[in-house]
Amino acid sequence: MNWGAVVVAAGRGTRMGAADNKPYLPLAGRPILAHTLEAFERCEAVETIVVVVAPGEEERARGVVRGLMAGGRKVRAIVPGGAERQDSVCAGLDALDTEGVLVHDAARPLVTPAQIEACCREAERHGASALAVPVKDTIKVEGERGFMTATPDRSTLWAVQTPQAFARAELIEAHRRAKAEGAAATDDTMLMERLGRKVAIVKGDYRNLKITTPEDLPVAELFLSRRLTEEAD
Ligand SMILES: Nc1ccn([C@@H]2O[C@H](COP(=O)(O)OP(=O)(O)OP(=O)(O)O)[C@@H](O)[C@H]2O)c(=O)n1
Ligand SMILES: C[C@](O)(CO)[C@H](O)COP(=O)(O)O
Repeated sequence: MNWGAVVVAAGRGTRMGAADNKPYLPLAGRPILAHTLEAFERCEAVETIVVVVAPGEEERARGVVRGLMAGGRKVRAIVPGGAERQDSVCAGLDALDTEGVLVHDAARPLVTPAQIEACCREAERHGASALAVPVKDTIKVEGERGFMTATPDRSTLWAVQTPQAFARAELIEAHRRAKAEGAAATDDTMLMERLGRKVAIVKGDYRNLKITTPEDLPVAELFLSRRLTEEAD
């Protein structure tokens, strides 16, 4: 199975509240998007990359790609995204032709080539896969507004991350069905679940955080500086 990646970077970063859009915020001296794309450039299992950006940010993203190792040779297209993440994923799928597709948040720059590879291998074995980490807090369900009314069994709870890996044709069908039925989804495994498909859990790393709110940036800086130190040793 040959693999391509859809890296979604077309959000508006509302919760970050920064002056600049999230993919271009500096992290260890480079844009967040550069770190994310570098991991896919370094993963041998990935043949090609499509970057989905906010409309009007295409040229800016091209500048980031030019600064990558080997000039971003795997990046085959930079396309405009849509209003929702789901729309952006669809825009990326339209630009890919590989059998397998990995969908990854540009806002998760600490993913590693080994984690990406593991998602490919598990999806080849089981049809679909996604990185996830066991939940550490006790999770509550809000019933009456402002009150906790139920507690899911924590041993069954996982915080799903990205990349999420699928057969491209199946993911396209899952998005088509969701669109036809008006189903919203905050990630792509939800769409597979709607079709009754199993998604293999690939145990990930708590450091593969999604940079969402301001306090996530210094945490990511720390993780990255430690990784660079370890690599230098
Ligand atoms: N319409 C959208 C919404 C989100 N994303 C991407 O999906 C990933 C996860 O989304 P999130 O972390 O929520 O980013 P934003 O949508 O930018 O943040 P916010 O929800 O705070 O506006 C990000 O890489 C984001 O760029 C996207 O490509 N298109
Ligand atoms: C896809 C995701 O990162 C899985 O945890 C998450 O659902 C993205 O949510 P967001 O609100 O679009 O950041």
